[in-house]
Parts: sequence; structure tokens; C-alpha cells
Amino acid sequence: MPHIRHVVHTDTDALAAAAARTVAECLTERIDAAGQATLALTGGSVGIKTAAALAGSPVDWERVTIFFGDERFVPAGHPERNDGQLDEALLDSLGDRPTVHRWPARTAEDSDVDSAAARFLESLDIPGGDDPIFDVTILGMGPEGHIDSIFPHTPAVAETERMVVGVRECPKPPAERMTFTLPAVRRSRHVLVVAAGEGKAEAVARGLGGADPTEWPVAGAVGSESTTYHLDEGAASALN
Ligand SMILES: O=C(O)[C@H](O)[C@@H](O)[C@H](O)[C@H](O)COP(=O)(O)O
Repeated sequence: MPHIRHVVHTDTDALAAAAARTVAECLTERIDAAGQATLALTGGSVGIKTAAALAGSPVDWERVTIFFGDERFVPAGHPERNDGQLDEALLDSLGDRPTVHRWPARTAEDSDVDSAAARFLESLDIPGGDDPIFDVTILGMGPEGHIDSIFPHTPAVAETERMVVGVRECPKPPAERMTFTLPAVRRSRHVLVVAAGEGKAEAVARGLGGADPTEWPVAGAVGSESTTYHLDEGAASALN
């Protein structure tokens, strides 16, 4: 298994700045090598802060395709959607330079989360096999180790085939969401987990310790080239 490392920062601003620096470097390296790069963003306070820190980074955004790791299945413009917060933090400032793949919104005609997720997956036209989908994936993490909308002991964490699934009865509201799955996250070259606060300490220790992803989903989020947890002192407090 590729080496998983962690870096402890003095506070969340330093954490977000360092994570954003790494993201920008990885994207630029990939653009230099392949002419384009793909990035998956995440919601949550630390993920949004990291996205905001990316706003001033020297990245050739015209060559970047952006995804969101998950989305709440609510109407467009709803304050609970991740993409609105990420627009404000980063995407508004980038204009139409990157290509952005937004998750479908719930509408009166389109209110079935599973079929919306299936249609979204189809629209992405992801090739089969193990080749990377994402050059860089940023992941926030919940205290029970959830990443994207992949929560412990749920059908989403058990998914082994599909790259995208609809989520019902999500343990954290809103109940209906859409998410990339662990098999999709593992098709990332570089995974950055960003987590702050003592409430995340056990999940961090479990993730770095290689726990069963069914119990601690973050443990299943491993990149093919690197996996780095960017932490503050609280989130690192259960590590030796
Ligand atoms: O979908 C959600 O309910 C949240 O967005 C969640 O997934 C969040 O990203 C993590 O809980 C980390 O959040 P913090 O960085 O704010 O701790």
C-alpha cells in the first residue's frame, strides 16, 4: 500500500495554506506532464478554507476540470449545497476558466436521488479500469471518519463497483445526497485529508492506522501516488 503520511500545522489557516500549496503543485505538475488536470473539491469548514486558499494560487485553471466529491440532493441554489459555498470560496474568482462538473439538483420532475446519481455518472463517461479519475482529491472528514457522503456502515461505504451512488437515510442531514464512492476516491493520484480539532483525533488515528473502511471510511481513501493528512494539533492529538 502506498505510504500514508501526516503533517501537523499550527492552526487551520496554516493547514489550509499548506494543503492548497500542495494541491497547486500537484495540478501544475500534472498540467506540465499531460496538458490537463482534474481536481475534486470537498465541503465542510476546513475543505472550504482550503478551497479559498487555492484562489490565489498560480494554477493554469483553463486546463483544470473540477468535481465535487459529494453533494446534497436539494434544489439548485439551496444553502445546503456544497457547490454554493465552493463558488464563493473559489470558483467565482476563476470565472469560466476551469471546466466544472456540478452534481444535479433536485427538481419537482427529478426527485429520485438514485436515478439522478446514475445519470450524473453516465454523463461523466468514466472509463473502466484503474486509471486515475482525479489527479488531486481533497477530503474533509467527520468525527466518525466519513468522507464525502460515505458514512460508516452504510450502502455507500460497501459499494465496490459503481463510481457514484445516491445516498438515502444519510446519518447526517440532509438525508439524500450523491457521492463518489471509495473505488472512485482510490482512483486519485493524490489524496489530501484536511481535518482540524480534537473531535477528529480518533478518526485520524484510525485512518492512519489502516482501520476497516466499513467502520472508518477515511481509512479507505488512499491515493495511488500519495495520501497526506493535513492536521492541526487537536486532530493529531491521538497520534503518538
Ligand atoms: O456533508 C456534510 O455533512 C459535511 O460537509 C461533512 O462531510 C464535512 O465535510 C465534514 O464533516 C468535515 O467538516 P469540517 O471540516 O467542518 O469539520
